[in-house]
Amino acid sequence: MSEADSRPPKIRIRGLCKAFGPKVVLDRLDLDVPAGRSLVVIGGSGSGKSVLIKCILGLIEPEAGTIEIDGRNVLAMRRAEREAINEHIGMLFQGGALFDSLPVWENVCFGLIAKRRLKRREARPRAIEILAQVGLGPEVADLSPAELSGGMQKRVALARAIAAQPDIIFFDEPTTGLDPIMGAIIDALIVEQVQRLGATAFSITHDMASAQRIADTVAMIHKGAIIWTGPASEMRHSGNPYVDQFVRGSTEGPIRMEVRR
Ligand SMILES: Nc1ncnc2c1ncn2[C@@H]1O[C@H](COP(=O)(O)OP(=O)(O)OP(=O)(O)O)[C@@H](O)[C@H]1O
Repeated sequence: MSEADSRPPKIRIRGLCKAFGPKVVLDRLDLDVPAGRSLVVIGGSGSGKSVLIKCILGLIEPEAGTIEIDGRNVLAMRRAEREAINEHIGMLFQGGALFDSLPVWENVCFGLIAKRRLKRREARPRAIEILAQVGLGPEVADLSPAELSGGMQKRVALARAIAAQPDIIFFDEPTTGLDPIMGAIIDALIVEQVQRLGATAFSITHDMASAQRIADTVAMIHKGAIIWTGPASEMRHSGNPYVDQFVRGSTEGPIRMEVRR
């Protein structure tokens, strides 16, 4: 058993419920995110992956359940306590979510300037150091994100996600919109940076090749609950008909039958 396996989970979710009107999105969801490991949640469109991340980040309030981070239920915390926890969390949003009105260096250090009061004159050289960690040179620092390719924008978004040296990082479909080679490059960078920081990674993706590359553990969400969890190496032969169908991208199987009804 490795050291990581003997540690309590970094994030422990129990009985999480969220509905929008009559639509139940999370249905008594239980999930452990092992400390210092990389968990990838897979699942179909509309299965509740983004809502789950938003609940953990405190952007959506669930109706029931607990979310413990380092053993403390964040749902019961006051706003200031919750914000203090979020300062140790990095996030790579789907599509990058960079501000085109700010140069790249300011995007990278946005959180450090706003929350950690890093001075602007110190932020620019700091941003250049962080950009180097994701393979971007100093010439990129003063460009607008709009001037960069999709792959470079992802690198900048990754630089921003790691800038505050977070101990948990969320990746929301990190390879969406990238060609397969650039997707593999971004995945390798994610793995490298998560390991360098010793962080816990929580990702959601539709991209099975990406899941295989970045995950230690894979969890499948279906109809608002986790229906399978296992090592990434077992994802392609889980023996679970839902996982098998999803991984193969097959139109035949239990998921289709439910859609048909
Ligand atoms: N703010 C909201 N108000 C109403 N319904 C919402 C809201 N946010 C999400 N939903 C609904 O919750 C369900 C789950 O959405 P979610 O975005 O979590 O899916 P997902 O698994 O991330 O899908 P995808 O892979 O397509 O991004 C969807 O039916 C969606 O329409």
